[in-house]
Amino acid sequence: MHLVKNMICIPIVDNNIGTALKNAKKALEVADIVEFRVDMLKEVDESVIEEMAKFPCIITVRAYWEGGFWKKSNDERIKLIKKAIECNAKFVDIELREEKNKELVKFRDEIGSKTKIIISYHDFEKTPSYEELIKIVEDGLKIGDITKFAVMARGKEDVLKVLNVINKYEGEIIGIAMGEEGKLTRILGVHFGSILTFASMEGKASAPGQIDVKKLKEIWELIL
Ligand SMILES: O=C1C[C@@](O)(C(=O)O)C[C@@H](O)[C@@H]1O
Repeated sequence: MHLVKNMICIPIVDNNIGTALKNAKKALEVADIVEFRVDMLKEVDESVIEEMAKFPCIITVRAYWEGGFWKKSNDERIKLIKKAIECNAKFVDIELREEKNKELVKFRDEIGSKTKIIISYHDFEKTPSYEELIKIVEDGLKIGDITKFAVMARGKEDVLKVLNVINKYEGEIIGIAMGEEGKLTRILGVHFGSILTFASMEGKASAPGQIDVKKLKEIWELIL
């Protein structure tokens, strides 16, 4: 997949599929890719996934135990992600902690899907040590194509830690320090090697610290 430089991803957080698809079209007027947060939809089935996969997107069905809203069966969740892979969605996101993540990569390889698999890790309380972050990234890259981590920044040291890790894994990472303290990583992360950054649209964010897409572009105009 051709990745544009400084790619912006807007999460689609609507709970109704019609609105989600409408907002995805709108988001793609100002961003490169959208993330469908399927776990936030009231109802979803494989036909919905098929529609989503037609967009340049990440399909995420975030488990509740990783900060998401999916509380139905995990088998159903894995089935939906497999459908996304069958439909050649540009990316799917699966957690490092999900025991079936390797099964999804094997499935992708067996059917010859073009989907890139993001292995993600979240910590909504703190930023792990530099060494722990390196292990998270290394473990993720042993399984999938891209490692993503989103951890809560509690100060400037956390921002430096995250940017240093991003810089070490340029092109195969999405590194985010969440929260007000972590905003600099959402601005500078792509400069140090993240393949994309998440930005909000019309005040709808999927995580703390996301910057409005229009403001982010203005900042990038000035500094990147
Ligand atoms: O993992 C991530 C990153 C994120 O948590 C963020 O901090 O922007 C937003 C989520 O929607 C996405 O799945």
